[in-house]
Amino acid sequence: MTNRPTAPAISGLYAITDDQREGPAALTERVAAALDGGARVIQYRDKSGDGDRRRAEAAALAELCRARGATFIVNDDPDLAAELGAGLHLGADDPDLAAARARITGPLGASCYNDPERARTAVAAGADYVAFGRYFPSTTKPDNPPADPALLGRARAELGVPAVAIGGITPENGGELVAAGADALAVIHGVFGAADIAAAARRYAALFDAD
Ligand SMILES: Cc1ncc(COP(=O)(O)OP(=O)(O)O)c(N)n1
Ligand SMILES: Cc1ncsc1CCOP(=O)(O)O
Ligand SMILES: [Mg+2]
Repeated sequence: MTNRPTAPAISGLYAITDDQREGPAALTERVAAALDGGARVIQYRDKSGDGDRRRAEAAALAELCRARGATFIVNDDPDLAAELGAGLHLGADDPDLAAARARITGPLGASCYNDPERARTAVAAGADYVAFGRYFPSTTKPDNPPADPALLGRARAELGVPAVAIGGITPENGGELVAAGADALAVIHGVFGAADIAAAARRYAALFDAD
């Protein structure tokens, strides 16, 4: 057993921060705009390796998400997630999921690419949600192989956890993934690369209104 509370739902627009080097204040402002537009989950994804910056930015976002009732998730870094009482997202090249589970009080997510067996193993190890993708060509991460939309509905039906779709998702193509069973759409460029972040987020959030 773990000491975690019931994990908040992973659903709707799941916005992931990009790597613009703007510092905590501007990043927080951009994430606030995504929340204004209806994002329900925020992931802090930063590959800089700058520990001070990462801690400052993530702490500011954790506080913002707490105040706004949104779920906050840290990418890759169990230490930072544990320190902040946040959720954590791990992929194939990241620290061990089962070991992280024992330390993380927020929701724990696993990248499963196009691999249903990986999803089964992740849930058995304690994952609260599974992510599949990429679904469409992604400029943020161009080399990932494509995933089958049928995996999304199967995750919920067979594993009983929310399924997150990721990769090149736009307001135009996201609806078909929601129809295929995605509980959440994870988006970087389509939200944080937009001139009007709140308006972009609103268009993704609307894909769940008709659901
Ligand atoms: C929600 C979500 N899904 C997938 C990923 C990708 O994780 P990973 O394969 O570990 O790659 P990086 O994002 O760490 O480059 C994710 N971050 N979030
Ligand atoms: C992190 C990640 N994992 C698979 S695709 C991807 C990038 C998603 O970014 P975008 O929404 O800009 O395609
Ligand atoms: Mg990772």
